Amino acid sequence: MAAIETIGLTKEYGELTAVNDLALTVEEGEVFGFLGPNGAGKSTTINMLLDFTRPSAGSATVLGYDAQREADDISPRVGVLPEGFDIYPRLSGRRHIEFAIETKDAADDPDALLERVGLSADDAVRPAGDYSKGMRQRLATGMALVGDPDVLIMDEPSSGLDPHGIREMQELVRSEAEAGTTVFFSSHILEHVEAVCDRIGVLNEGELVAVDTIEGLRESVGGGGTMELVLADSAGNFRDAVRAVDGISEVTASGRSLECSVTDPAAKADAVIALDRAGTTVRDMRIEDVSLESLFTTLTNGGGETEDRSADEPASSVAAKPEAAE
Ligand SMILES: Nc1ncnc2c1ncn2[C@@H]1O[C@H](COP(=O)(O)OP(=O)(O)OP(=O)(O)O)[C@@H](O)[C@H]1O
Repeated sequence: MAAIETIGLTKEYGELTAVNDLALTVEEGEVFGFLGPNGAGKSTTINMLLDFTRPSAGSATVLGYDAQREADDISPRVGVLPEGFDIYPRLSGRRHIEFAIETKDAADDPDALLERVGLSADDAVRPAGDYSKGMRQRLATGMALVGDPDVLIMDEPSSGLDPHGIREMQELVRSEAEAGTTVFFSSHILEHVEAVCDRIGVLNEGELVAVDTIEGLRESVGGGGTMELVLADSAGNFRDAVRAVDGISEVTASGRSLECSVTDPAAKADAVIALDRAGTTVRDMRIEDVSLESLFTTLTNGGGETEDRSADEPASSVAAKPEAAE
């Protein structure tokens, strides 16, 4: 059974289609990154999964329950870190956690949860209205963990956190996943998604433009980036040997250095072998994978590339091709 499944899920606000015909499957135990620029429709999707918003068309299930008709069966088994979590300013952090425990009729130890999300005993007794943005985010995370949920839905979980806090958040997500929790993690920040997610889905203007692993997406948008090889000999003599390798598209030589554009990651090793056969030695190499930044831009740029998506296109492939985004 899939932890989350949407079929033709659509939300229209008047003329605006916030989410369009979304077909998404998140497997149990998976950390799934839901990535997209501002306004892509991530929060709207999450709101439909939690029955905070009703779809205009289509349906969704969470843990096999219909998100609209069986929402009451879903909520006890799901932890939610909402975007822009509202605190009760006068209540302490500990009281917030206690409140969440009472609401869920759970048996958690509030202090253990506070410690888990990095709020000290001193912080726990302070009014949450005095908390920094990052501390509020930690508190909201602690509340989401109440009742040991089977599915954790996190809308922009790194919002307001400093780099240390982001790392802790990522560790928390991974350890939840190792304990069997499915994590659905929305973000518009690529690095945060890359660090923790097994797979990502990229949403652009309400449409799913890709679902894959980060590596799979990199390959789909045209390969492996660049590679610089420093040779024992003058590089100009060996340029042709590298250019002949499948998966190397461009080669420039300068002094003892060859700069190669790599379209197939497997070509890197082949290039080194080709140079060895041609009679020189590779003294050093530097590889730069295609950056996540450019990957994201390629997939979301302008959104025009998504117009031709047919409704029944499988969601396991990249719909946006790099040339379409140029
Ligand atoms: N209640 C609403 N009424 C009208 N339009 C809405 C409503 N909620 C969302 N929208 C619109 O739907 C689109 C998708 O918004 P959504 O908040 O889902 O995006 P998002 O991907 O979560 O963005 P962000 O990363 O900025 O949080 C946006 O154009 C937004 O303005």
